[in-house]
Amino acid sequence: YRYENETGMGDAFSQQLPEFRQRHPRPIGVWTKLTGDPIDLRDTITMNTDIFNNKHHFLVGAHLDRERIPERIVHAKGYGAFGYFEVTHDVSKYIKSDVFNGIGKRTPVASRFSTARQNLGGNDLSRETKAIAIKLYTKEGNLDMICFHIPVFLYKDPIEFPAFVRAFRRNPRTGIVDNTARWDFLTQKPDFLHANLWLQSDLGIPDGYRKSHYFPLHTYEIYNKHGERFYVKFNYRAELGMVNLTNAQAAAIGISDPDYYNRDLYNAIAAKNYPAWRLEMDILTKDELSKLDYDPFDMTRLWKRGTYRTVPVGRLVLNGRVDNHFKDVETSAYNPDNLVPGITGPPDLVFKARKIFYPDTQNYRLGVNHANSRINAPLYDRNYNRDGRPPLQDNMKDAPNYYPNSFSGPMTYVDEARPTERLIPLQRNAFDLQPVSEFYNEIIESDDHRQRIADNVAESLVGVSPDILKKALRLLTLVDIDFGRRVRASLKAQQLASAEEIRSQLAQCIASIG
Ligand code: HEM
Repeated sequence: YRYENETGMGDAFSQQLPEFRQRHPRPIGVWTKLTGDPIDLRDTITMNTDIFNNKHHFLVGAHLDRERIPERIVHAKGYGAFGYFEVTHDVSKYIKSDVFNGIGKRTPVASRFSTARQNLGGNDLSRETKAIAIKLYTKEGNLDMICFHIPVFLYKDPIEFPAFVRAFRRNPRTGIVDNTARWDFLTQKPDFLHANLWLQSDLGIPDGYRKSHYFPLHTYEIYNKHGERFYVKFNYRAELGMVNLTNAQAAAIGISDPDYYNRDLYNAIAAKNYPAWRLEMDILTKDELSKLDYDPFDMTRLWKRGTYRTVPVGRLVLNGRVDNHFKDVETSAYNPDNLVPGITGPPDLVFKARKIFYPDTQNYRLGVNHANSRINAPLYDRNYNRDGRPPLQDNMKDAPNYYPNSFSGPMTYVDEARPTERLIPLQRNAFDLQPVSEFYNEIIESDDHRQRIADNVAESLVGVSPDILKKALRLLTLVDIDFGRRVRASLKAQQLASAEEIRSQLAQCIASIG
């Protein structure tokens, strides 16, 4: 995106500072210390001065020493945008939530896009899960929807989470991502294979955050104003469609611009080219649920085609850039358990675990009052909490701090439609290869694409220790004999190519010695 500014033409991302000066032709005020007293020009240099007498020097250094907070344990590299959600269809017969009722109603939204495995400063163009976390500031409280860009999840037993994160991250000795650990884990926990194959497909590297669909993945339990329950999967479908990059394109862009996704989003919004997604719901009734021959709460598989219907709900539009990355993105806290009346939430075990671990990590990362910082605070809240870190703005002033009380403190309400019973699905931990083989044989539409998946998988197997490699090839052959054969052939070709490259480098080296 080209963008007009005082220096001529350039992209909006790189013109942020000139743009600030355009808005503020004169300095925005006198520079002060945190304590408000003005900073003397003579205190901005220390050469040939008594530095122990320079309060400014110490305050500014002490602040820098403390300015890092822990990065998120997953999805650390991210980017934000603001916007709104607009209801486009009447879905009141399924869900009573205010945010989804009233065609034309707009609700303000904050969002954070992220890439799953990168640390802060990592490469956007890595082949892995991309995501969006959406915070809808509804009249009934914040509704957070946290989505992956692929429609299946990695596992159905939440206790796998820590081991998975470690196996796919860095080796504790070398500090480098270790394919042997990755495949060791995958072959012992083959649940993970399905989502991994989606990521090894053409969908694994979208062309930026704007050109991708997003899925909250869980099967949510929702209810209407009569208390009737439905089971739904939400889908955010990108109006720009799914557009992907090849490995070669991603590698070429990644070398010069590892922030490509972030830059693309910022520039698009600056150019008023607002990205938008259509929200739809795949729906099952309680009755239909009991007749299925598959587990609709198993997030490692798709719902079977023909077993559900899809209804449109609304449109998410992102039309605002963040003011300040740390305030609006780094200190944002999205929690899938931030739900509103009309949504009881997903009843599966992965969700139950998420209810605990998101606030737990956010209390550690941001402090116990994280939900009340400006980016996280709901439109309305009155509570009985007091004190804690980070300090609150007004700390509920002089209102009573205990409940119940006789002195006009906040009162409870009753949602008469809220179901009195909860569904408790019994989930099997057996591993089912059928969805994986369906992905390879039916969802993947061409042989060329199957070959690209096999090539990507083979690339991730280069250098894996022989015993683990043997197990991996056996597992891939169980998915499909053709798949196992393709990966084996591709691996051989890649090994030969790398041996050839080493031989040619050696030859060049010898020739240069003379
Ligand atoms: C047992 C299951 C899971 C556990 C224990 C877990 C844990 C976590 C933790 C600890 C964070 C860091 C949160 C923060 O520091 O603010 C996180 C972030 C995230 N998780 Fe999960 N997660 C799980 C499942 C999922 C699922 C099913 C999805 C997708 C539907 C998902 C998508 C994300 C995303 C997108 C973020 C980044 C949110 C942001 O932008 O702030 N996770 N997860």
